[in-house]
Amino acid sequence: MNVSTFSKPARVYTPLNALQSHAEQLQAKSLADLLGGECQVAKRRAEALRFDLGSLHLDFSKQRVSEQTLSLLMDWARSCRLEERREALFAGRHVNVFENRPALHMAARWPEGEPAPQGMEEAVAFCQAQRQKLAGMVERLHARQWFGATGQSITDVVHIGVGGSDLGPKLVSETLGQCPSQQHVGVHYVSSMDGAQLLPLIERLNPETTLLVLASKSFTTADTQFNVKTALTWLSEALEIDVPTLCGHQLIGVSTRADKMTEFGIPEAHQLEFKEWIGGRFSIWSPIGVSVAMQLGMETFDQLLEGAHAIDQHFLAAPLHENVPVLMAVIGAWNSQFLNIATHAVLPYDARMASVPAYLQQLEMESNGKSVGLDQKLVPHATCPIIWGDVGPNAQHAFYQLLHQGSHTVSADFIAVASREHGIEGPLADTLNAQEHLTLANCLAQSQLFALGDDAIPAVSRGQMAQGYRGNQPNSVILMQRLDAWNIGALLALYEHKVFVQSVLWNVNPFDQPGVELGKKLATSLYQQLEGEPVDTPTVFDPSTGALLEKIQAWRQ
Ligand SMILES: O=P(O)(O)OC[C@H]1O[C@H](O)[C@H](O)[C@@H](O)[C@@H]1O
Repeated sequence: MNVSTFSKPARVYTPLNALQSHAEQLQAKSLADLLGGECQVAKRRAEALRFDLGSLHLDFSKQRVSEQTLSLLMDWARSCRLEERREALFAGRHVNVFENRPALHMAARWPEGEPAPQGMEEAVAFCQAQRQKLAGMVERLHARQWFGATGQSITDVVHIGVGGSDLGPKLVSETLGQCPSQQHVGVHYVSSMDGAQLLPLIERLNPETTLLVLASKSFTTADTQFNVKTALTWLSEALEIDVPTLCGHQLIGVSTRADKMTEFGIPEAHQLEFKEWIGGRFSIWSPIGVSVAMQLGMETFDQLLEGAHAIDQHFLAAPLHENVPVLMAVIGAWNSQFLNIATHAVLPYDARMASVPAYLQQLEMESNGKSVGLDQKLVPHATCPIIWGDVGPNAQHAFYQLLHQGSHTVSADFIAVASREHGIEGPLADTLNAQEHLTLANCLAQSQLFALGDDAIPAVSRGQMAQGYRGNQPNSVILMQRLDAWNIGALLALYEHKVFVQSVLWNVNPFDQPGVELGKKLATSLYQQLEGEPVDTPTVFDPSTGALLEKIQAWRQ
């Protein structure tokens, strides 16, 4: 009898143990092995990993997953009671446990006339009433019936907000902004607390015809309050009109705090409200999207919501193994937790989507950048990876070298647009078409090279390479038929639900951001020192910060 058979404790089966052992086995296989050229098994695997959702196509076949991986990942998701937790989310249960409230951003995009899940009805009714109010404001602006304090009709909207109150609307404005619904309305975004984005606008815009939007869920964020104060000071000085009068004509407020908007002097008719159960980074669907609606029209804004709602329905109804946000989530968690890939690049192959990486940075990292679980215990493994990225074709000339031949393993999402409608004909259309083909070809080539490395290079050319391509960088390709409001709404909602599913797998709360708060408190004390004010809470001394403060004070004399 072999004694060691008895002395070695058998490993208990849990989905996590199984995934761990499976990851160890799979490390021996490269992506080239999995993709496997033209053999039937490889073809079937690739086919099983491709999905169509409306006019979005998602290809996960260049991820380091086999059929067995996916089946184990689904076991894991089920063992975390994913379906039950998804139901709780849509039923308005207090899934944001640390802040003791629901997370009902889906209510803001629920269509009129469609029965909402039990528990979400009241939220839907509230959101629809606000959407109607928003539509009325947009109509008034587009009819040139919104007048500034001097009686001139408004031509420009300056949207002032930061984080979730800026990134979403700015992204949609940039991606779809080439066709504003009204030529006479220009929309501009200001977020940075230093006033640097405001100054060029102050030089360029007409104070008589500029409308400010103060977008802030909490209505307390210093960045936004200071920018609004500067903008109102500009208007007041330029027009020689007092600030309270200007607030009555040239300021819209969007917040959860109607009381604070009123206190600030914003008339009720110019207030748009949303509720605490919509997190900042999930708020593009709420009246935070006001500037998008003002730039692109209510019809386009509604299409954005429709695209997102279609994903809600898919997320609710599709079986887990065909559920695209679930697949995005489990594959992402597999990469981060089991394959130890610490960073994830977002690479849009369309310059109009330049803000997508920044949007997803907030969405994913602020949501799941946590290491304390819902059980208040330390999570013993990696959670959200570092999300970063840039416009793919430009990034090819910057950081792709490291991705191809550096020493880090990185996962990536390539996002490309298959066709564009620019309404141009003749030779200009031909050259633009050629540019689009070039961009798509580059996207496919890079995705293939990331995955296969040297194996992507035809055998005849291989010997000529000075250095090999490492390959084995897992990546997904998300193809949009065209860049329109529906597709953008659907894309963002896919990532939102991906984030939720990952939070379930990692057992963290994706709907709070306690880590952000401390930095703000420390900055307040240092600000008081720079302003020469009495300091409420003295900062802890360290020689670096102390010396930097002195240097700044000396240089600002
Ligand atoms: O909309 P506000 O309340 O002004 O908040 C703006 C941003 O502020 C904070 O830094 C939070 O971390 C973000 O989640 C939020 O989106």
